Amino acid sequence: MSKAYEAADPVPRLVHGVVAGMQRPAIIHTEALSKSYGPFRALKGIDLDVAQGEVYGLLGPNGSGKTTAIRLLLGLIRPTSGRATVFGLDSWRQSLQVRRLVSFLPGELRLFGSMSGLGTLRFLSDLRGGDGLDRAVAIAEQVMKLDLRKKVRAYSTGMKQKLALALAFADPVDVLILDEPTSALDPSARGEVIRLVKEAREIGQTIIFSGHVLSEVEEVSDRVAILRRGRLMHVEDMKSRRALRMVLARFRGGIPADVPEDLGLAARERTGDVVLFEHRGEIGPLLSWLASLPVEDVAIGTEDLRSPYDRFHGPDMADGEDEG
Ligand SMILES: Nc1ncnc2c1ncn2[C@@H]1O[C@H](COP(=O)(O)OP(=O)(O)OP(=O)(O)O)[C@@H](O)[C@H]1O
Repeated sequence: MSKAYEAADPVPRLVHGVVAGMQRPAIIHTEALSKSYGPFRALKGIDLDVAQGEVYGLLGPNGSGKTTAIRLLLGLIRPTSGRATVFGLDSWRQSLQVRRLVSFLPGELRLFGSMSGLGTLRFLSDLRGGDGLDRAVAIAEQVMKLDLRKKVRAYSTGMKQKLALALAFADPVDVLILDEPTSALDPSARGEVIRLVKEAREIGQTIIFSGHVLSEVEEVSDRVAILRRGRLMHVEDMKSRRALRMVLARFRGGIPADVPEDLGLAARERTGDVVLFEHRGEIGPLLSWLASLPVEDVAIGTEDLRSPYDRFHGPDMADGEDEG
């Protein structure tokens, strides 16, 4: 790790704060980060902290500001107000230093059609000091099953994305920013990307994973930011979500008046004799409690990201209520 910049000037690793509950320093930090294009406000005062070693998902529909946020983090565009820092470096004023520390997979790829796959990997890897070339070739050939002798113009859209992914994952940097990394991929290649993200996390890389596919973002992320029309609406802690059980119980002869406090149960919805509970904690005491009651039916499961996502993007969310 970190070979790509060890030889260069030492990079200051300022710590802005500790992400709540994680006790790890935030290495990506934004404060009231905003971007306007003329009168149009593409990003509206985003505050976020991404902890070292965290996979941070960015979720939101088309046009919600994910790519704008990423471009601001990389210093590819200038904030209208607010700021972003990576390892304490200002993303706009110190953008070259920032980009040395970050491997970026753009959502829209522009590659040289006349180069072969191998030539492209060699060329782009050389620009970064050449450290990642062997690994990039290995990922491209062995994981992505690409024929690197072919010219890039003969690659399909998905093959081009695979080539760029091989480079992104091979780069020996601390931060990976992946903008819709699976958008053009078939299901098995998507699975490989998920596996590579998990592997990157295991070796300590910090990853921003922007996407539309809830199940993918859910599977890889430690936390997920939900964007809507340029605003950061909600940050979901996936560890806490994974520890959450949903319990749907139908009681015979009415729902129980009291729920023992130490069970970790909270009623979310009641309809007639049916209660939907949220449950956190040991399953044994919960099952014993249910067994002691006249329960007609019970279903225990988990809840995916769809529910928090729909709070901000579902059919009930009125248009225009968050304008301004
Ligand atoms: N250069 C630009 N000039 C004007 N408007 C822009 C420009 N770039 C982005 N926008 C607008 O900013 C908003 C946010 O765009 P952005 O690309 O960040 O969305 P996104 O969440 O990444 O969408 P997608 O999922 O479609 O990639 C959109 O309404 C877009 O039209």
